[in-house]
Amino acid sequence: MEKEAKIYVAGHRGMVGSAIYRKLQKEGYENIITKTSAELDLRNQQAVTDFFAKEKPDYVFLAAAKVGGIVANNTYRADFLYENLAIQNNVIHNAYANGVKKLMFLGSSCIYPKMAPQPLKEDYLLTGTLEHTNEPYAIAKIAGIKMCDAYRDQYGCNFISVMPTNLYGYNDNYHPQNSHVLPALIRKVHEAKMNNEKEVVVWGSGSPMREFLFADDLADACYFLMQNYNEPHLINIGTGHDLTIKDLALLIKDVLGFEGELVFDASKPDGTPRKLMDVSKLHHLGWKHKVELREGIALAYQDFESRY
Ligand SMILES: NC(=O)C1=CN([C@@H]2O[C@H](COP(=O)(O)OP(=O)(O)OC[C@H]3O[C@@H](n4cnc5c(N)ncnc54)[C@H](OP(=O)(O)O)[C@@H]3O)[C@@H](O)[C@H]2O)C=CC1
Ligand SMILES: C[C@H]1O[C@H](OP(=O)(O)OP(=O)(O)OC[C@H]2O[C@@H](n3cnc4c(=O)[nH]c(N)nc43)[C@H](O)[C@@H]2O)[C@@H](O)[C@@H](O)C1=O
Repeated sequence: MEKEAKIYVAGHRGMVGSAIYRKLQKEGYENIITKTSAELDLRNQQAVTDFFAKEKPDYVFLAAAKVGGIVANNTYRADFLYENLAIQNNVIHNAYANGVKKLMFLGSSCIYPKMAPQPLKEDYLLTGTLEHTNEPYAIAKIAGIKMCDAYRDQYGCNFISVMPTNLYGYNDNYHPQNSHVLPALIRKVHEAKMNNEKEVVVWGSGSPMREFLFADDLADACYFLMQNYNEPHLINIGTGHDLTIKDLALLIKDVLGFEGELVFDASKPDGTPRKLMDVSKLHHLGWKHKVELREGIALAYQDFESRY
């Protein structure tokens, strides 16, 4: 990407979009276009068509989406399918129609088959049944990946798809029901500590395994791939390490200094048992994460404390 290029970061107020925005600023890009969802609702086809025709961006990072944790995905099933399909249809098609040089679309590790072999290789996509709780989100994301591939095949567009693992970091969502596990546990442990409570409730059995990547590392990888990766095949972004939800909760307790007990709520879903990324393709290209989990949790907690 040339330093004077016009770059549209869709979803710049979100956790990922804001990290990409910071990374681009740090690299010296000054012509970055942003719009909040109130200014430009990406579900609105005409509005997106008008926006692209007027702004004519050179590059697009598509980090706008309807996003949430396991319960949000399972509760708002229609919204996750409809909104994500609409956003990505409008942005990807208009990127093609207005000659965007390169676009990055974000998938997610949760769209691989539920019982795929571990670690997850890129070519396991569409080889088995999806996890029920996030099937609508996964179907939308798979459509987005296939749309990038189809526009490359038919029209020669350089649209790439990346597959991030579970993320956390600055500007994360700390909603008690709709957030992902890591921010949810930071909030619960913080509140239990402040209120001198004796226990914290962890959803599910605690046995599922998850891999976590700090969002600023993800942004660094996205920038690296935008510069160096021009293939139709998707590429995983992660650390290559995972842990059980129970061990994650113990680590968060330790970082935040809470000495109470963990209680497991079996009425809540476990979801996919494991989704560890095979990151060998990314490592061979020369990129590796920098922020380890303990350090990242401490940074996210500082951000949480400054905002709540
Ligand atoms: N969080 C995670 O663990 C993971 C995330 N991803 C992917 O990363 C991307 C970003 O996720 P994340 O940053 O966590 O999500 P956030 O919820 O933090 O941010 C989403 C952003 O999307 C924007 N947005 C949502 N709906 C619309 C709309 N209708 N019109 C315009 N903008 C809209 C919001 O804009 P506004 O603030 O202006 O309302 C918001 O800034 C998504 O594609 C997600 O699937 C992939 C793997 C894991
Ligand atoms: C990134 C990915 O995120 C989603 O998948 P997920 O990894 O299953 O999501 P999660 O972070 O919400 O939960 C991970 C695990 O943790 C357990 N868990 C314990 N206690 C809490 C808790 O308090 N909150 C939450 N949310 N989960 C908890 C929870 O029961 C589950 O076993 C996809 O829907 C999809 O949207 C997607 O892209």
